Amino acid sequence: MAANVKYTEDSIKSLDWREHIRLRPGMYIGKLGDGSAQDDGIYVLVKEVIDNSIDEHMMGYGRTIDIKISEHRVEIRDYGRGIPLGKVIDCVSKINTGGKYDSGAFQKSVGLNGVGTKAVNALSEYFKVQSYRDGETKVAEFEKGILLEDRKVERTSERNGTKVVFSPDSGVFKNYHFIPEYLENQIWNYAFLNSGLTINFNGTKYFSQNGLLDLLDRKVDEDSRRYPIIHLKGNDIEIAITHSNQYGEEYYSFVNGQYTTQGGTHLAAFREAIVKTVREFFKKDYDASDIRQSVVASIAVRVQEPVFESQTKTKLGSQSVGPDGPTLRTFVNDFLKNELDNYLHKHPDTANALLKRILQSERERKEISGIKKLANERAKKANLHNKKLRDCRVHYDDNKARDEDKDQTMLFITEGDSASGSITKSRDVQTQAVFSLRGKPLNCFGMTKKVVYENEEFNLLQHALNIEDGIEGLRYRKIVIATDADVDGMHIRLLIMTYFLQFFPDLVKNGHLYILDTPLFRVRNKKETIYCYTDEERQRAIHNLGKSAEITRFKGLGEISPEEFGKFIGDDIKLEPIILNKETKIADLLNFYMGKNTPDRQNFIIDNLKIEKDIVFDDPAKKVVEEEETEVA
Ligand SMILES: Nc1ncnc2c1ncn2[C@@H]1O[C@H](COP(=O)(O)OP(=O)(O)OP(=O)(O)O)[C@@H](O)[C@H]1O
Repeated sequence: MAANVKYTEDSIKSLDWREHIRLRPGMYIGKLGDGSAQDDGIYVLVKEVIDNSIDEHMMGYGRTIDIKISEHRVEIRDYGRGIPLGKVIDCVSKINTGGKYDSGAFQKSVGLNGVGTKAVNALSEYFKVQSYRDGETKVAEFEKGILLEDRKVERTSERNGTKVVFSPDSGVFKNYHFIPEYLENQIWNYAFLNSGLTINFNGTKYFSQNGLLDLLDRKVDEDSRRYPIIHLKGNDIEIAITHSNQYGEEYYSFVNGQYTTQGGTHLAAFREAIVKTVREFFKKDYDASDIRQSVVASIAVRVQEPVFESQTKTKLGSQSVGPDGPTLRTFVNDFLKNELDNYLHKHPDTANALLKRILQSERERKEISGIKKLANERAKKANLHNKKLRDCRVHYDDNKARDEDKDQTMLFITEGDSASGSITKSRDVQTQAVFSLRGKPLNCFGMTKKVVYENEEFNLLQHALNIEDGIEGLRYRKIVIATDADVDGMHIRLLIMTYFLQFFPDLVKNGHLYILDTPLFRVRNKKETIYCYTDEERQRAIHNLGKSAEITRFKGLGEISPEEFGKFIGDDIKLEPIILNKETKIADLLNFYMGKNTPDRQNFIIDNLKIEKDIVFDDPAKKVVEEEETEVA
């Protein structure tokens, strides 16, 4: 039935650039998010500005970039040529304005649309650009894209270059915060892809002499490398490879300096080419999965006018390296066939170590093949009516679904009937699924992959996620551990993390694992309700709402009513990502927390022991309502 709305001249609107960006920010910078995911929009804002400084560097101007990022403010200063003073305002506030359209030098850049800084400007509550050129400088300041101040050109003694300062609009990026580890990763990637460039980030120098070799050096600790990192460089292609002791495959792929978190045609070509080259080198048809098991590799290519599968540019779709160039598949394959083959001939120790790793993977695969077959049959049967899984409608690996919906998909892993009941009732069935565990999962520390098949819950979980043979087919963007905030809940959380870190580290490293933060207290009076995640927040809330406030302590997820729970997994969801930083070695980490009891761990526990005090209230007459929410059976 047609809606009864008149279609007249008044219905036709033209938006100016600023309005359009603010109306459809996702089109320009991807996910809005609060900064808890590596690809959230606030990091894209940072990237858009740094990319321009990098472009100057690549053209041969400026060897240093200074970056300062605090909670809500970003400052980026480069020492390039500086935007021509008369065009400073246009460059940041007039759509499709830029100096890169007909320059051959930028052919292999990620975007030449002349939108980057305009998007940042329109989506910032404060934006300032300053250009320095030959003793003169020009400043312009904006608020949400509206020019506040257009200052006259002045004399300066500062070096040539451009400075951009901005604060993301907190009305667009709700509750955002920059996560330092994400910024560090992002900035390291710039350093790795631009050897010779120095980035000063919040007082620390980021510099890489050896590109992708340094990247792998940062990602895999030395003791677990099976052979020294192989580093191969060619025209418009660079590759670094090693094998480790961990399960799964781990890749870092780049196109024209852009980190393609979801891979794409270049990565697919690499995975195929490494198998082919290795088989030819050893003259034996090893199983592809045995060759790739435990590989950690990075590939960076430059292609002309890259095509991406999603607008966030995280997955390459280009079939060829340029309009007249070979296909990416041929390009990558030819390169590896020559260079890797050559390298292995010259380094027999590496070749031997590689062979050993492949044979070990083959052996391990064969050892579990019997149980695997049985377990898969069981899982298939169970999946038809998997009692543990309450699935959602959209999936992350569904090519037909909208990007926004796919990005929203998440699987909550919960324990116990009441918690999973609460989540199941209040979730968004479109994108949120629930997997419920019965009791504590097994501590799988130190076990082999066999246990993932033998243990029914582990097996059903890997099938629910569809990660048995790698994470390409992962069915949810986020895997969210949702356990009670008590000692048992923490223990379960550690046990689930151990499962992922031990058997699916690539999933963790790719930023898919999260913890759900739920409030510990509710403080309310007749007019207002405040949810508190910490004791400090509780005290502040009591202060604000006055003496008559009612205070409820949520002991477990199951005690929060579905109506209330809806908020905590909906608009107000708080997710804490599990991030592995440079210093974390998975093996050491698991050994310390999950391995045999050691004096070290005992001391750690004693040092960190906190005795939970009974909550003391200023007013003894105030009542605490505990476990009041019992609507969910
Ligand atoms: N740091 C800088 N140094 C020199 N010129 C710059 C700098 N930042 C921006 N510019 C100029 O401003 C123009 C507009 O930048 P903007 O980021 O909006 O678009 P773009 O880089 O051309 O394309 P894209 O949409 O891919 O980002 C650039 O083309 C360049 O001429």
